[in-house]
Amino acid sequence: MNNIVAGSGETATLFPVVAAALVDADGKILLQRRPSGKAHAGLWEFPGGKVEPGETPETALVRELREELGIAVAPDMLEPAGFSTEPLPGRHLLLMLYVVRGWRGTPVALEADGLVWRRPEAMGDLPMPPADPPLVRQLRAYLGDSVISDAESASGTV
Ligand SMILES: Nc1nc2c([nH]c(=O)n2[C@H]2C[C@H](O)[C@@H](COP(=O)(O)OP(=O)(O)OP(=O)(O)O)O2)c(=O)[nH]1
Repeated sequence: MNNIVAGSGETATLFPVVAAALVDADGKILLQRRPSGKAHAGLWEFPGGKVEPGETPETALVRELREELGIAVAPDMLEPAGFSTEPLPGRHLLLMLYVVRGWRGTPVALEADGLVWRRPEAMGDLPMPPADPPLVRQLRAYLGDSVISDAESASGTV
């Protein structure tokens, strides 16, 4: 189970991770800072974590958001919005991003080193793990980024 054939012909174990883009009333997204002692310590990430054996991605994300932020999210509030993959030593990360526009409670950093709310187009100055920039691009497209894309079109960069 979960063994995939990598491009080189070797096999790798799939490592499923779920993450959430919590969107506030101003269109800002919550990022958290990974604590010391974990991989990618000090980098900013979308809250979430590993899908444990026996969990669905949605069950895992509801659990992670409760454990990491102390908020309650109904599974039907999770909108699949993008994914990213990255080879890791001995396994292959599959990072699935959901947009969340409603929850109960106020997010608190129960496990992270800090929280910040940022619009997706302003995330570029925050260091993130290598699998995350594709997620940010997909998130911008998913949420619709008319102001920035108009500006980029006008300047000829799109
Ligand atoms: N939550 C999250 N994980 C990410 C992101 N980007 C990224 O590469 N990852 C990677 C880092 C880790 O290898 C993996 C998540 O593992 P984790 O250790 O944080 O998971 P967890 O919360 O279940 O942690 P644990 O305490 O059970 O070890 O996914 C992201 O934006 N959000």
